[in-house]
Amino acid sequence: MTLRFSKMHGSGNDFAVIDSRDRALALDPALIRAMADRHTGIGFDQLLSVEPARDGTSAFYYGIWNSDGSPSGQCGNGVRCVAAWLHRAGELELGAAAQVQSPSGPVTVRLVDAHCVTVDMGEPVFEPARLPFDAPQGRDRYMLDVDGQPLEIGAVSMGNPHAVVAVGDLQAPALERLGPALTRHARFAEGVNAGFVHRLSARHVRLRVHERGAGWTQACGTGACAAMAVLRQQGEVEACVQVDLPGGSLQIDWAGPGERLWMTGPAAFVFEGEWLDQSRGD
Ligand SMILES: N[C@H](CCC[C@H](N)C(=O)O)C(=O)O
Repeated sequence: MTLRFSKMHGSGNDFAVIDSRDRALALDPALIRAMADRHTGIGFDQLLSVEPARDGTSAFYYGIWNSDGSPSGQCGNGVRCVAAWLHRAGELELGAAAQVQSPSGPVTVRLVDAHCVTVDMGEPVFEPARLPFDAPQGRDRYMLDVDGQPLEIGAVSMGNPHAVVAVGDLQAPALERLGPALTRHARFAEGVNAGFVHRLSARHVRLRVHERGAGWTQACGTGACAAMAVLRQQGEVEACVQVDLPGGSLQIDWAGPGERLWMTGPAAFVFEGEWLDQSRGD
């Protein structure tokens, strides 16, 4: 089977984008894992497919799979790359806005220029049951035992689940253990993306994310949104925050509960390729 793809990244979080506008693809988890392998495959954090819209109002639908083959409901860096991909495919003009349907619902993208995209990510959802997270309602922080260590977390969905931990040192060796342990914590029935955030000021934070289904990544767009939303709900940051991740910076704007959250950041093409996995036949 041969598959053409665009290799892209958003702040170092990398993707293979597949054009499924004209034909449905049979993407089983084993094939996705093989394609994601950084030695014998293409290598990526997530696979994204661009498909016809399913909701009757969006311009397109886009599918999201992590490198371990698991699906996700949203991908912040990925939807910016899909917007840039649509522009390059002649489907979206510079400066224009378009509604793109994700597995967790529609988001609206706007091309600031060919390599910078603003996304209306919708409203952060703090209700634990909607993550899902086994926890009581109406709190803005929770105590969790993570690998024998008590951790205070915030929890929010951006269409995918996030746990956010405030730390003073993003290089602390313990994070290498706590990231994976939090991601698979039993109180998150579908797993969780584990963000560790260092607040530098009310308008500037640093973040590392151990992603569900992909591990530590250079950047996590929904993770940046989640970290800002949790800190804003806790009264720790203002409405406009710069989030520095290992692979680059994102601008997150959220006025507060009842308002929509906006993310602005880069989208880059790296190369075009063709997957030639002969073991799967043509
Ligand atoms: N690992 C995430 C999906 C990718 C999110 C991330 N790459 C982003 O940019 O938001 C999950 O399983 O929910």
